[in-house]
Amino acid sequence: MPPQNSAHGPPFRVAMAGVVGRLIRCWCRRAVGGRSRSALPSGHPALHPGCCSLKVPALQLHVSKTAMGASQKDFENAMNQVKLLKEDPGNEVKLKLYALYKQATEGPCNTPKPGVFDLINKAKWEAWNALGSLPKETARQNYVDLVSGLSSSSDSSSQGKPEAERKQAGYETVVMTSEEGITKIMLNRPAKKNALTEQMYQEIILALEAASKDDSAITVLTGNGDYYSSGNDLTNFTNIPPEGVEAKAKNSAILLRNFVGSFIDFPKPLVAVVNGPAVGISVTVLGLFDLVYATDRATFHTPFSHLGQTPEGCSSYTFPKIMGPAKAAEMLIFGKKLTAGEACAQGLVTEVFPDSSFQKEVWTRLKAYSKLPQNAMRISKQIIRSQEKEKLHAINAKESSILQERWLSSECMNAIMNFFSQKAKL
Ligand SMILES: CCCCC/C=C/C(=O)SCCNC(=O)CCNC(=O)[C@H](O)C(C)(C)COP(=O)(O)OP(=O)(O)OC[C@H]1O[C@@H](n2cnc3c(N)ncnc32)[C@H](O)[C@@H]1OP(=O)(O)O
Repeated sequence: MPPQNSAHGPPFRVAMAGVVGRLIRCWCRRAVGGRSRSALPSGHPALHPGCCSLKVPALQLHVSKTAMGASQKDFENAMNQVKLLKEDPGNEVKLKLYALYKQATEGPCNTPKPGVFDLINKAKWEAWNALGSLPKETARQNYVDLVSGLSSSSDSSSQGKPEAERKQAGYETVVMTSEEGITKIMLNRPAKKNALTEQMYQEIILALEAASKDDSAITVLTGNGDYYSSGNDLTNFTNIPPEGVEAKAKNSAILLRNFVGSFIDFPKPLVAVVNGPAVGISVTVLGLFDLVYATDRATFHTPFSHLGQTPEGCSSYTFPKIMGPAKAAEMLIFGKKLTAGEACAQGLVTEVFPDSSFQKEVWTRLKAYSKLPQNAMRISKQIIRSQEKEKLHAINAKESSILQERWLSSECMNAIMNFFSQKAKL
């Protein structure tokens, strides 16, 4: 997961300017015993981007106008996002971030003012102290807003760069790129048919979180290689922690719920570019996408009963709604594999394209859509989704909890052992 691994975060490329910058660099080095920033363990105090600030009028405006309400999770995500910034935000912004972070976590500044020659700590103290009695919750929200502003300006400043440079660093199992108003999240384990490991679920959650805040109009999920995705990586079930299988099942259910939740909550148009066969959870979440474009080579398969498992991804609700109860049962209970044409006829797929022209036709279409007014698209999606968002979350919770039990069943354990012992194919 990128935020846990600062070695994968992009280096801040812009050199700190001026005397204050040089002093801060010295402080950072001193504070961490001369180690480079990327070599630091995550959570090390000196990793926190709090350094120096005077005033950042535009950003401050943005900060003060926003309503309160950032959760602890938003705050933690924002801290992670700071590590992924492509460009050094500059000392002033870093000081502001430092002050907001301290205020949000410790409350008003109550430490003695550093001495007049202790320039760096004095600057930091002044920035924190200037926040007065700002409530912790407001500071947390302002921190989140400030980071969000930085992320989008950093994204838009990279628009003129070639694609290789616009790749978001820090991901290992997905490739995230932004171009012409489209953020693409590509599953990138082609040798394993893009089977979803635990790390991959986490990276997709983070990538969706980042995409929801960037300045792209549309977000696309696709696969690298001949498969879209073969669903849950069955080795996920073989890695049992010392606490035992029950703990494993519980953690997996939490991961599943968070993963599906990030599709339910995704605020922008979300498009699946299904470049090949899709299995299991990669099929079920398609019911939460706004467009599903498929190559005619794709198939759609949810062999849950074969695996001793039950539906997830809200498919117990979305599939009957999309294709009617009879067709949904054929897929979800009996594991019938659909061709792309069948999936399209049943409403799960928006449109099927010949494999030979799939990429060209789909991306031409999406580039045209990405030029539509962004806010209108986003609001339209939200109107549609808001009608059943709570219901989807409740269904997600229920499906995850039922699966937690199923994973402990002999039916499920036997099916997984069978896959590994005989390499039984679906
Ligand atoms: C924590 C949240 C849980 C959420 C619950 C989700 C449930 C689901 O998604 S259920 C669906 C699970 N998926 C499967 O059961 C698929 C299992 N895989 C297969 O049946 C086949 O691999 C195939 C039909 C997808 C592809 O067959 P083939 O074209 O013959 O290719 P290989 O089998 O040789 O695959 C290459 C390589 O990749 C490994 N692999 C593929 N899929 C998975 C997978 N889902 N889990 C683990 N490993 C997978 C396969 O074992 C091969 O590995 P090597 O032998 O080491 O090359």
